Amino acid sequence: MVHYDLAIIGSGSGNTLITPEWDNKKVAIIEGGTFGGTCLNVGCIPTKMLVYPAELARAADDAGRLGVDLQHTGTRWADLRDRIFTRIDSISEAGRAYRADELQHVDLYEEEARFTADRTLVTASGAVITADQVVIAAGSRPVVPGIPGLDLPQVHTSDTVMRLDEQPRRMLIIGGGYIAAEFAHVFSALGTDVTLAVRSGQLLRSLDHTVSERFTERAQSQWTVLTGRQVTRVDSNADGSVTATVVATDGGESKVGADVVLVATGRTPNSDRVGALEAGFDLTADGRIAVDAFQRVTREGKPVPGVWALGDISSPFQLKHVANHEARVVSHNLLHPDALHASDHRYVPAAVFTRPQIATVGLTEEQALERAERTGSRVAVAVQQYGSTAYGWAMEDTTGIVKILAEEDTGTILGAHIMGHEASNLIQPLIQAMHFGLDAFTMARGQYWIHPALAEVVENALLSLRAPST
Ligand SMILES: Cc1cc2nc3c(=O)[nH]c(=O)nc-3n(C[C@H](O)[C@H](O)[C@H](O)COP(=O)(O)OP(=O)(O)OC[C@H]3O[C@@H](n4cnc5c(N)ncnc54)[C@H](O)[C@@H]3O)c2cc1C
Ligand SMILES: NC(=O)c1ccc[n+]([C@@H]2O[C@H](COP(=O)([O-])OP(=O)(O)OC[C@H]3O[C@@H](n4cnc5c(N)ncnc54)[C@H](O)[C@@H]3O)[C@@H](O)[C@H]2O)c1
Repeated sequence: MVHYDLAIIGSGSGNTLITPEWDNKKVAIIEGGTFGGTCLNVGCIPTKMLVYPAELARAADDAGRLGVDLQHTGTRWADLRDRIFTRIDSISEAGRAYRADELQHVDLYEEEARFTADRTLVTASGAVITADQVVIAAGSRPVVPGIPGLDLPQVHTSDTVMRLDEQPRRMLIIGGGYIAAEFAHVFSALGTDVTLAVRSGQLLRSLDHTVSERFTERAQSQWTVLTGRQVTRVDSNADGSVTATVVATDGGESKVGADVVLVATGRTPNSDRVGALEAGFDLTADGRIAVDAFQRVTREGKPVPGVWALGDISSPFQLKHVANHEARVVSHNLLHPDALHASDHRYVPAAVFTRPQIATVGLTEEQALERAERTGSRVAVAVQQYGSTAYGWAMEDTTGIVKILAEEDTGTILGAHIMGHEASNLIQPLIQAMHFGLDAFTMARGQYWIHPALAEVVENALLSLRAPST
């Protein structure tokens, strides 16, 4: 048995907890998978390193109507893939080596660990680790539904699809969420024939209805989108391809051929992999480890002394910037038990790097209307087309929108939803306004907006929320 001041399960966001304040203490970091976790190895970073070249390939589609003829003549998949993973794998390996070899006060355990008591862990090989404080940062993993054939080698999740030996000619994607939308864009732009099978009538259903509806239309114009369909089995063919059986809501059955199937049906927290239930920690209805506002793990609603959790294993938001925020909170709280910080989940933004790009923060229109009913207030809604601004004319944009929801009397911004070019950057001033309490009227009129930048579409949306009469 080895005792530590701090033990961390998971080397994704958990790795950032090893700050200089721990230099004279003993720290264990336990990683049962690839060092660096999801975002670095199989998540945000490699996907966005694929999205950027996909955007370049798609530029050929958009340029023609502006009078510039470009052609995407081919994709060198192996070069694309190797550029991304040569870089990522070396970052992961350097991080691993730093923890394993260079830091004298840190021990890296490269195996899984489970709780046997509140601050006691046992690793897969039987090593027993005790610690004054334990942080659970063990993340989440893809869910693969129990559909016959999803264990075939042609079937992938986001964990494996980016490292394919060859770019598939045809890809079937099951699911209509973030991962489906991003990979549909990437593979289609690079030249793969993409089909999505989605159970409901819409893609990205969790987003504001205007964005979800308009995005679904755009998706249908770019990819084959089978809405109201459920994949019921996948069979292997003699030529190495697969055939999926797809059943419509009305019972009609059809077949979809593909070289690769991507399952993008959500991610489940790794609570089971750390033995959270057996340890008696509270779990949420969707299987996350329950934490209080200070990221302390609870048992029957009360904090378990010295046990913390952060990121996908405990957060309702499976987003890296949220995991990073919670890691900063835990980092502070570990060292300042008498002055704890709470996590701030009021205005959590997200972006979907699909085509067109989407960004969102705050309430959807439905949620804002519910809130208005509760509080006796009124909601002002502005929907501004990119095409109504000078930069939108330059781009000849016909689909980009900025939608802003605000309280009618006060201008308090309740939510913002953007679909179009650089949505993830365009939304940042609105996130800032929400966090710092800047109302829509002051935000619109109290500063310069660069002309003729695309940000004018945000300015115009804010202006159309109506100003106070003074
Ligand atoms: C394809 C994809 C794209 C994404 N894109 C974005 C994006 O653009 N923007 C964004 O904000 N978010 C994105 N995300 C989400 C983001 O990657 C996650 O929210 C984030 O990485 C979670 O970090 P974490 O530290 O909680 O967990 P992780 O980074 O997953 O780290 C957990 C680690 O714990 C290890 N582990 C698990 N159980 C054990 C155990 N029992 N013992 C030891 N080790 C264990 C795992 O091997 C893993 O390495 C994406 C996710 C995916 C899958
Ligand atoms: N840009 C980003 O920030 C980004 C990118 C990728 C992933 N992520 C994170 O990772 C999470 C997981 O992504 P995801 O796309 O897998 O999940 P998701 O929750 O966004 O979407 C899951 C989709 O699968 C469908 N589905 C669920 N079960 C199904 C079944 N049995 N059969 C058919 N369809 C089914 C759902 O209806 C939904 O359309 C996201 O929620 C997000 O938090 C973030």
